[in-house]
Amino acid sequence: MSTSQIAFLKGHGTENDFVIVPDPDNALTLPASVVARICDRRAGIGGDGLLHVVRSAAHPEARDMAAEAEWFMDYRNADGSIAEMCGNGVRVFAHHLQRAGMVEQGGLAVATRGGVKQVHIAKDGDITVSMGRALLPEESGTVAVGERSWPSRNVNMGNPHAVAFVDDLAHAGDLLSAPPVSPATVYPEGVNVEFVVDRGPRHVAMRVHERGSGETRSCGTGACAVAVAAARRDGTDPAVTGLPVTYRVDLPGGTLTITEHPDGAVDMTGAAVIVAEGTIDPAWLEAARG
Ligand SMILES: N[C@@H](CCC[C@H](N)C(=O)O)C(=O)O
Repeated sequence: MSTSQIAFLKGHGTENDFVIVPDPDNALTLPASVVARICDRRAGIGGDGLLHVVRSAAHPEARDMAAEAEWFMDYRNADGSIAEMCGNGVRVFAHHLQRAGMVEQGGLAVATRGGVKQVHIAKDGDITVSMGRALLPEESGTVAVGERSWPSRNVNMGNPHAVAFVDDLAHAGDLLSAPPVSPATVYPEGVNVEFVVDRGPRHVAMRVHERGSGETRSCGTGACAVAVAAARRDGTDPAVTGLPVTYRVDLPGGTLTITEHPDGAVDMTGAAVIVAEGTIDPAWLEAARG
């Protein structure tokens, strides 16, 4: 495909921001170096990640999901690395498709590397994603920042998370680099790290350092991991009580509502916003390709 007409959009979900690149036929080559350049906040468009919007049938990693979900979210972190899932991204992805008239009103299924996710778009614009079940491997760990360290809970929402309950979110420091999690062998592919404080009954606040992106203002899978960990800590695990439990999770960029059901299914609800649309300058893109 010629690089002369590459459209993009910019959007965010609770201020976790993304460059959206519609490419239905999977005609674009987007190596990690080019994605990192596009996500660069000074030299590029800027974003915590990139949502490559491809028809499932056109992508080798999604072809076997094409019967269930027409569209595949080929998600990339800001450094160009590939991740299995992005909770905020999938809401923005669905909002873009609906806004562009590519899908019916109301709902759709989206293929991701973490499986097919059902998305429901309410009339008020809020979007609920059925995120699937969390996996809670037995291994726990320790998260450290400077002299302080905390026990962490290993929660997998399709992608890996280490959740640490702390007394004060400021103790996470500036989060300019990834906080070490030990033993590192628990997370051979790296990990997203959440720091959590209590705000009230079934109400928490968190900060996150994302694998491949640094500190972000929100993380949807991270908020789900936090709610699941909080439910085990609080004795509200729905598999034990037989009752669904809902946590309000405040993040620097907004609030997400997370409900876990007795069968383990986790629903995430929040907003999605498209901010701008444009075209990538072809000369700039050629230079970025090196
Ligand atoms: N911000 C996302 C998570 C994106 C992927 C993550 N950085 C990883 O590498 O697993 C979300 O909203 O879930």
